[in-house]
Amino acid sequence: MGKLEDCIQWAVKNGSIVDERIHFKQSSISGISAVVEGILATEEPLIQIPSKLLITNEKAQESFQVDSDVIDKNAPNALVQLYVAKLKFAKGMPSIYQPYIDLLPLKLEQPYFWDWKELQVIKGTDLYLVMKQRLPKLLEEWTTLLKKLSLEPSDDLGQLETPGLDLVDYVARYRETNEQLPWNSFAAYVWSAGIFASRAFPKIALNDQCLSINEAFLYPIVDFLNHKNDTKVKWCFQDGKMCFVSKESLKSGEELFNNYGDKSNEELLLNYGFVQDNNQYDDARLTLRLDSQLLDGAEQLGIPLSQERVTDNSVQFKLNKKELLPHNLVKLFALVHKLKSEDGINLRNSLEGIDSLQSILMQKVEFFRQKTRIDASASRKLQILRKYFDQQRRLFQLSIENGQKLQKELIKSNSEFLISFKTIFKNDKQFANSLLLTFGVAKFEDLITKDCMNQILLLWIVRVANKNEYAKKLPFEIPQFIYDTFQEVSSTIVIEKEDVLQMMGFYQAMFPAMSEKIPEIYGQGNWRIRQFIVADTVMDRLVWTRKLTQEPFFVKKQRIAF
Ligand SMILES: C[S@@+](CC[C@H](N)C(=O)[O-])C[C@H]1O[C@@H](n2cnc3c(N)ncnc32)[C@H](O)[C@@H]1O
Repeated sequence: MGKLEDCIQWAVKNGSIVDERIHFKQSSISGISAVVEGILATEEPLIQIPSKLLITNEKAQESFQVDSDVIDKNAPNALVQLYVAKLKFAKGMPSIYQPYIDLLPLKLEQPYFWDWKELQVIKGTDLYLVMKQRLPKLLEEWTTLLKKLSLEPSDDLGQLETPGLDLVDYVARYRETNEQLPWNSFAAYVWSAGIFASRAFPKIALNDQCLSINEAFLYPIVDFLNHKNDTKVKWCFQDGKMCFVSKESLKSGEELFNNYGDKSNEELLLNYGFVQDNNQYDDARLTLRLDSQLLDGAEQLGIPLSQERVTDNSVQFKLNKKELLPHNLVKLFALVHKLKSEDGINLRNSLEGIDSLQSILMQKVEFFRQKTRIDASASRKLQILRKYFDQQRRLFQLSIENGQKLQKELIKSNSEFLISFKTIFKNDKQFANSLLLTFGVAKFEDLITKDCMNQILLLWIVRVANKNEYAKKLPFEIPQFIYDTFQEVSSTIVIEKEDVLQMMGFYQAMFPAMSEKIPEIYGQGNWRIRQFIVADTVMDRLVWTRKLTQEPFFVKKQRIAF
């Protein structure tokens, strides 16, 4: 008889009830799973396990002969994890749980248990960073607990606590060099923590006298069930037994699943070592390092960041299918692009912010695209990892598409506050024709390909400033805000020598030649260099160039609400 059958028999002999229609099987590739003979959705428990077979803190306390004071509320599973490490690795430690403990896999699927070589693939990713951040916490809770229990670790603590030591590497190498892990080694504790991460149940399902919401226990047999998103299940304690109820209707031969919760692929990968295709609970993290003063000031401008702030100068946003582009993220990017002359988040800086956010998201897409190019043919773990990277790429791609949609909507719903230079170019035929001679520009697209957009915008802004000077009224409506902004800048600007020097090259290339060649435009009104320096500032304040099309828009200073 195999170990799996042994274990089921052990459970039944000890008072468990396992519905006869459930069959457990084991394969070397996918581990243990359960299939059914056909079950209709029911409130009747399919599996019932008596208290005595559950591995809890109380059992650990009994074994170590300590009371609950030894358990730190911030590490509520440390004692029971140490106990499970002892059950698995200590020599001569037979226990009632033996058939179950024997079945707990030594080699877990989570990246913490990958070979040192496999780990190299995730170095440099957020995933590795999270792993690296978690291990010191495990080390701390383990060493504290050993001290409280007056137990000696088998590791050299001096080495383990070396500042800067990469604990992920340390544990991987320790496992590779010690075939039999001592139960009091850090690697054994990390294994046990991995067991808890991938198969423990919340203690609150058993009783409400929990030390913390995170306290957990091992629930033999039910923990042989794999996970599927949205499976309807119930865990409850009745008549001295922990009961598993599935509310799914299953056909013969179908797998009986449990539900580990609505988890992102990163959580699934780090805690369980697999990912779900098209996981609707997936998310992607975007960590941004920004000026701390800007972050401090964000709140006053209606961007509360208490959830997202991770350090003084960095924030972290989660993008998921429900919220592909959090409003606060969009607003924060608007703030990054707010000019001194602007007093808050408005249409222009929002549009520009979305553009720069898109650039960052595109880098993310490219990063994950590169990552999916790993050769995963030889390794199941790498295939899972590639799937994870691909789903990350997709989420960022969806975010980009969402940003484009948002930008389009903003342009459409605020059409009265902005005007595209393409429209201006079409309307102001006299001006457009004048460019042929000097710039060789015949159509709007040439402005982009010939890289002369800025110079032409400057000319047009000065034309607007001169609109009342032309003998003939211009035959199209010029948005008043462009003219008004010019007047405002002109009356307040302080012109430095550098500004003149900077503008000189362009100005001398154009004037006085243009005034002579095309006097009907450039020979009326004021075309002196000062006008162009003012126009340059007007351009900074009003013009937003849409990244996707390189098309400039004049945007009125307009507050917007998302
Ligand atoms: C609670 S155990 C389930 C029983 C497990 N198959 C075993 O062999 O013991 C959790 C582990 O099962 C595997 N698992 C669970 N659900 C899975 C799924 N949907 N796809 C792939 N692996 C899964 C993962 O290795 C995970 O760490």
